[in-house]
Amino acid sequence: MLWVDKYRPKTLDKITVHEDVAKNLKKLVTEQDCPHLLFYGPPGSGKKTLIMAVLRQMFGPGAEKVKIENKTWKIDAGTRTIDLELTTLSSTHHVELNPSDVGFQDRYIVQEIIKEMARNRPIDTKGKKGYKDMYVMAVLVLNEVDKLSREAQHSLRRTMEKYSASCRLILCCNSSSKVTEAVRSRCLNVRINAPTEEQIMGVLEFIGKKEGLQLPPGFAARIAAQSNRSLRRAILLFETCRVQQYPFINNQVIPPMDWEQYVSEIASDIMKEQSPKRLFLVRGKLYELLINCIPPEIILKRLLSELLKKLDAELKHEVCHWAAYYEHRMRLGQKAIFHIEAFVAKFMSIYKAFLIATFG
Ligand SMILES: Nc1ncnc2c1ncn2[C@@H]1O[C@H](COP(=O)(O)OP(=O)(O)OP(=O)(O)O)[C@@H](O)[C@H]1O
Repeated sequence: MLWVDKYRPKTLDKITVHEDVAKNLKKLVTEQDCPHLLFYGPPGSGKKTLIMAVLRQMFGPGAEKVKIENKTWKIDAGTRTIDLELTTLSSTHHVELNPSDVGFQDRYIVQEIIKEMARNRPIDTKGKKGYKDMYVMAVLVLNEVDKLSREAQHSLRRTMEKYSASCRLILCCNSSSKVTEAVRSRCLNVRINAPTEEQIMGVLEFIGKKEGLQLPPGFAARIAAQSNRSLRRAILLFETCRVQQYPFINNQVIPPMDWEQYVSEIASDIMKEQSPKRLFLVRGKLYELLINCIPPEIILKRLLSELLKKLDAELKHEVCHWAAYYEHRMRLGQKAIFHIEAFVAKFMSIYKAFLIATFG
């Protein structure tokens, strides 16, 4: 098992990094009617860990016994029937899914699954259906709600209201600004900040101790500094270093992630030559990244930051503008590759025009 999974704290009591949030959540779940929750914060900050701990607090260890299912739904959309397929992760008490995976048909999934859960909601022995008894309540965890289409978010709001007596929603996303105000205002918003480098160092030292490793002075600090304040990234880097060389040495190189190196290469390719031939080569490399499940918006963001490092100050503003433009289009469209490639083509044209104007 990877360390990121092995050392994920399982209960709210064991959570150290977002201790105060965990404490408040525990109070909320045990003492009061838990509202719908919206967790938001940067990648690798610990949202999922907290959500899993909340579920465990609600339902006990049973919440961890999950099965993965590939479910299909037949949805009656007026004049036609739509077949939708999605992978869900479920225990007897909760269902977790990523509705944005079905693209623009995401709203049907949101409606259908909540209806289905409300219909099949468990009833306790006394026939109580109220939320007060947490154990008779079904919980639906929706990931990446910031990627849901507007229609899906509207439908989510309606469904949330209609079925709030029978099911609770836990929503998770990176950016709450991409979630409509109507959805946000119906949830308790829980911001999960990126952990500080000191907190990351604490987690790394804890893992090191558990694994019986000797860490050279400053080693955990160097990993934390390179982690971009992502706990997941820090733990993965730590494990990579362990595999590469142990005992650790003082100046051990902390390797960058493979995909990041690859994006950096793509940026160099773009800077060296701006031509249709080079664009074709870059397209192949972008496909390679997408095939390896690197999210397109992360590729675009990383590519932009690599290009900005190499770019003349004069062009930075314009390039950022176009990156934002294509990122927005990517959210509206279906095929991410078109939009990343369009950004590369735009960049090439801006940069080539700049070179010609400057050097003739
Ligand atoms: N409080 C914590 N204490 C120790 N380790 C933690 C804590 N929270 C998270 N981690 C570690 O960090 C890793 C990443 O956390 P998690 O998956 O919860 O992040 P996330 O915010 O959901 O990320 P993403 O948005 O990318 O899915 C976990 O696998 C776990 O090992």
